[in-house]
Amino acid sequence: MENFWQTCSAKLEQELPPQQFSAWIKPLVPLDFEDGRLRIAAPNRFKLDWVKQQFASRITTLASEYWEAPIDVQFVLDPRAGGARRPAPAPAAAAAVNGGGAAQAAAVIDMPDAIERADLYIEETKKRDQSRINPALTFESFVTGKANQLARAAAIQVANNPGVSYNPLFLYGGVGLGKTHLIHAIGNQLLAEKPDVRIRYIHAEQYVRDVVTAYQRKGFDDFKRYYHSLDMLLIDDIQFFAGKSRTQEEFFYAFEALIAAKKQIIITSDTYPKEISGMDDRLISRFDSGLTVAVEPPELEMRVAILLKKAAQEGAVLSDDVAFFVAKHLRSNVRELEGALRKILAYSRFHGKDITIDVVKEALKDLLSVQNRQISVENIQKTVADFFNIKVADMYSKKRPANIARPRQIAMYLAKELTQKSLPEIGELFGGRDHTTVLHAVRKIAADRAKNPEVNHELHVLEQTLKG
Ligand SMILES: Nc1ncnc2c1ncn2[C@@H]1O[C@H](COP(=O)(O)OP(=O)(O)OP(=O)(O)O)[C@@H](O)[C@H]1O
Repeated sequence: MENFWQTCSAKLEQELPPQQFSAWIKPLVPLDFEDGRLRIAAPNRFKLDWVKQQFASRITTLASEYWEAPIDVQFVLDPRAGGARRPAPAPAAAAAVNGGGAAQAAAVIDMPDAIERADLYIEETKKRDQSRINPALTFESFVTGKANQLARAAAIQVANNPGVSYNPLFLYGGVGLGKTHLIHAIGNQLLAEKPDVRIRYIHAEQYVRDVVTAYQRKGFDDFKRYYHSLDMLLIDDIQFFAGKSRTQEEFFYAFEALIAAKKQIIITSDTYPKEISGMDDRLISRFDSGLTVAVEPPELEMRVAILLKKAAQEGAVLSDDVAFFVAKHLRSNVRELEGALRKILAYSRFHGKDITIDVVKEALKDLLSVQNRQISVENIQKTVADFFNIKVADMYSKKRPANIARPRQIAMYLAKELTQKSLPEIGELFGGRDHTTVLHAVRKIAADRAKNPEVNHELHVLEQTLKG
C-alpha cells in the first residue's frame, strides 16, 4: 500500500499544479488495504468532500492499474473510528487478511505510523482551519517586484518578529494587488514555525457580522475573550468598518488589548489610514502608529513574472512573447492577470491550439477592447484636469505656471505608464511638445513618486480612477 501511495502521489504531483497537490493530495494518508478495498484518510470534512469530488476517480484508476484489479477506494474522515485507535494487526494475521503479498504485508505493518501521521495532519489542519489561513498563499508563491518589495520585506519582518517590529502593520493598495495574499503568507510562515500560535484571519465584513451576532446574543464577553486572546490578528479590507460605530468601538478595544500585550495586528485597506472615510479618528491614528506600506500595481516585468509563474503552476508553458503581450495590455492588477491567464488556457485547451499571440488576442478579445477603450491619452488628460481643477485645454497649452505645469507632467507620466503610446506620440498629443519634454516629465514624476508618499497616493488614486 505504501508503495502504491508513493507511485500514486508521484503521478498526481506531475499531473496537478503544485498548490493543488500540496493542498489536497499531500494531506491524504493511506490507512489500510483489505480485500480489494483501499481506505484513505482526509484530515477534515472540507478536504474529504473535495477530494472525493475531484480526485476519487483518478486515484481509483491509478489503484486499479497498480494492483491490476478493480479497487474500491474509500475516503474516510478520521482514521480513529469511534475515537479509538485501531490496533495494528500482527504481521502474519495481516498477511492472511490481505491474501499475502509482500507489499500488502508491509503496508499493514506501517499502519500505526500512518495513523500517527494522520493524527498530526488532523491537528495541524484543525489549527489552520480555525485560523482561516489559506495554505496556498505563501511567500514562496508570491512574486516580488518594485511594486511590492517593501510590503513583502515588512511582512517577512513581522512574520519573523511578531508583535515586536511593526505593530500594527498596515498594508494598503488597490484591488487585487496581493494584500490578502501577503497577510496569509505571514500567517502560514508563523504557523509553520510555531504550530501552537493563536492566529486569526478575518475579513472586515465578517468581523462586522460577528459584532452584530454578539450584540444580538448578548455575547460580547465571549467575543472579547476570543479576540483579546489571539497572538496575531489579520484583518482584511478594514475600509468595510466605515460608518459602523459599534464595530469600530469593539475593534478599538481589541486593538488596544492586543497591542498592549505585544500581540501582532496586521491590517489591509484599499487606501491609507487618513483617507478612510467614516472611520473614528482614534482608530485612524492607531492604524498609522506602526508601519504603513503601500502595495502598488505591478510593473511590466513583474506582470510578466507573475504570468510565467502562474502558467507554470497550471502546468502550461507561456512563451516570453506571449507573456509580454498580455502583461503590456493588462496593467491593472494581479487578479485580472490571473483571470486572463485562465481564459487563455481554457481557450487553448478547448480549441486544441498552442498559445500564440493570435490565440491570446482571440481569447481576450473582450478584455482587450475594454482596456483599449478605457485608457486613452484624452481620457487621462480629462481625468487629471478634473482632479486638479484645471481646464483640459491647459494640457495642450503653452502656459507654464506651476499649478498647470505639474498636472500636465502628471498626465504625461500616466500616459506613458498606462498607454502604448511612444514619447513622441505623447508629446504630439500634449500640444506638439518634444519627446524630451515628455521624458523629463516622466522621470521627474517617477522620482517624486518614489520619495513622496503623498504624490504616490495622488497617482494611485488617479490610476484607480482611470482603470475604473
Ligand atoms: N505578487 C503576487 N504574486 C503571486 N500572486 C499574486 C501576487 N499578488 C496577487 N496575487 C494573486 O492575485 C490574486 C488577488 O490577490 P489578493 O486577493 O491578495 O489581492 P488584494 O490586494 O487583497 O485585493 P482586494 O483588495 O480586492 O481584496 C490572488 O489570487 C493572489 O494570490
